[in-house]
Amino acid sequence: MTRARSLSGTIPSMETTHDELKDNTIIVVLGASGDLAKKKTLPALFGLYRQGFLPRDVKIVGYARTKMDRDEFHKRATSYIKNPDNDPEIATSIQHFKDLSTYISGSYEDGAAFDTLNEHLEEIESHYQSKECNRIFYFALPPSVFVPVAKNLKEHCYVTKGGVNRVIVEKPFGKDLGSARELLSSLKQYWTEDETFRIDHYLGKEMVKNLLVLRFANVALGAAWDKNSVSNVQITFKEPFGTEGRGGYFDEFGIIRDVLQNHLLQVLSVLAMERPVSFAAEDIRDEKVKVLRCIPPIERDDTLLGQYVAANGKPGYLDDETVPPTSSCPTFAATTLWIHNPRWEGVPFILKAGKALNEAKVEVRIQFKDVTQGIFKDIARNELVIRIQPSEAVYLKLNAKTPGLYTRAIPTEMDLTYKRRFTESRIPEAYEALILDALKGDHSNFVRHDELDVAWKIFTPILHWIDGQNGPRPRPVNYPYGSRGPKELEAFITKYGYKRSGEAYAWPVTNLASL
Ligand SMILES: NC(=O)C1=CN([C@@H]2O[C@H](COP(=O)(O)OP(=O)(O)OC[C@H]3O[C@@H](n4cnc5c(N)ncnc54)[C@H](OP(=O)(O)O)[C@@H]3O)[C@@H](O)[C@H]2O)C=CC1
Ligand SMILES: O=C1O[C@H](COP(=O)(O)O)[C@@H](O)[C@H](O)[C@H]1O
Repeated sequence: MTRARSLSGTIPSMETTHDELKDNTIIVVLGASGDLAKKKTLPALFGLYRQGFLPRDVKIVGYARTKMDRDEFHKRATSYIKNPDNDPEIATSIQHFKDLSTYISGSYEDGAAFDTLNEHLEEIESHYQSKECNRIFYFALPPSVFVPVAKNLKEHCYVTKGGVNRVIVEKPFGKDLGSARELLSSLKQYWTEDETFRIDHYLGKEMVKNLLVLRFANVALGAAWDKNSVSNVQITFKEPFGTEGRGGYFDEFGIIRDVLQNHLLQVLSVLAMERPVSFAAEDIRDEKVKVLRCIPPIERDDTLLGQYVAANGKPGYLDDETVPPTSSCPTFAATTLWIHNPRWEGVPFILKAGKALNEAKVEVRIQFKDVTQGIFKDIARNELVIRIQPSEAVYLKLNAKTPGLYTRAIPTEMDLTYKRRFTESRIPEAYEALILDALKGDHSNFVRHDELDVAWKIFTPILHWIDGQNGPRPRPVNYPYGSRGPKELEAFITKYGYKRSGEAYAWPVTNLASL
């Protein structure tokens, strides 16, 4: 049994009930032939293996319908592992990683296929020292097969001889409140909440995890973290590419389901929640649910929808052959959420996300209120910016005296850019951090069932409106591929009190491309 530790390393009285898996463990990746497995799951497993974080004698088993031999699976499984300089040490680790990985092909619906998988797992386990073996099942699968796979695993591959069974499930968890509840209750027939780890990979990102520390380990920041000091908050996700190749999938979901309802809302909940009693998973998740429950469903007037059109030699969303030619699916959305609690009443939280924009960037921008007028006039506002990616950073925009023999305030910043400050540290991939948490049985960075429920309550009415369930579908405004988004965006954020810094502000030299 592991104990919950405080971040300073001392052990508080609170105990978790979970077992850290240290040996006799098989990790089964279902959907191992797919995109997520190839690009994220298997490279993350390799990263953990190389750093010595996987259980001793761990074995990895890929499972999918595609027929392929072990060599072909190894080729796919390692195709996204980077070794640009052909480092022999990394090459040896890759070979060892291949040696511990096998592949079984079979259907998702057929119980007999899972019996075959189970025989393979038992054969591996027959070489383990102990009878108590652990199995982790990672669903890198489309949601259409979540339920049959959950059922077949429980009925055919569940270890009952004292070991631990866990499932790691990827989003999307439903399309609205009703479908999410249906999916959750179907999965619950087979797997308990304790055995289930619902991934939102943003919770594994270093700077999202950092939010808890920044807030609660710094009196100076904690003191200004409320409606008395904060004017508005923006949480922004920008991608410089469109839905190329994924248009068919994307059109069914749209940007709100793809990014806002999960990733950005998770960031908001960590940013806005009250201080948890401890870092134990349920204490953190209790606070997240509490703050989310204070948010009413999003209003149409608090929403701006966009869709990219061809520009700069790049195709528009509707030019994608897999997208219906008249689709009104939003590829950009800005929505404003309000938190009705004593800390945040009246502070707008603006969530913005878009595909095919001018840059790749995810950041949180907390803009503080104006200083009292009198000795200063039209002075820039303070802003605390937490850049989640790329080039992780925290910087505080503040006013300082211009150096020299006269007194004038100039906007500048205190800049904590990770690559400069923590030169020796490697920032883990989000999936590495989360898979390791699942091995430890730590649910803190996974989505609890009631969190999901309340997240869908906030977004479902606006999604039904966009889907045309209660009338005509709203038409998103156009924005050119490679632009900053719809031209209406500036007025939208200004409406909620955001004020741009004056001309005098020079962005930190470390801001982006220089690193
Ligand atoms: N790709 C990504 O970057 C991300 C993906 N996700 C989520 O992860 C999950 C997997 O994503 P991804 O790997 O991209 O998906 P894929 O479409 O690549 O599907 C994964 C595997 O599932 C099987 N599969 C595909 N379609 C079907 C179908 N209709 N019925 C049965 N099996 C099917 C295929 O394997 P086979 O035919 O061999 O059985 C495929 O290789 C999804 O829930 C996705 O939303 C979440 C975040 C990011
Ligand atoms: O879940 C998703 O996230 C990715 C963005 O993830 P990131 O770690 O690269 O920021 C997004 O591209 C994709 O559309 C969405 O489904």
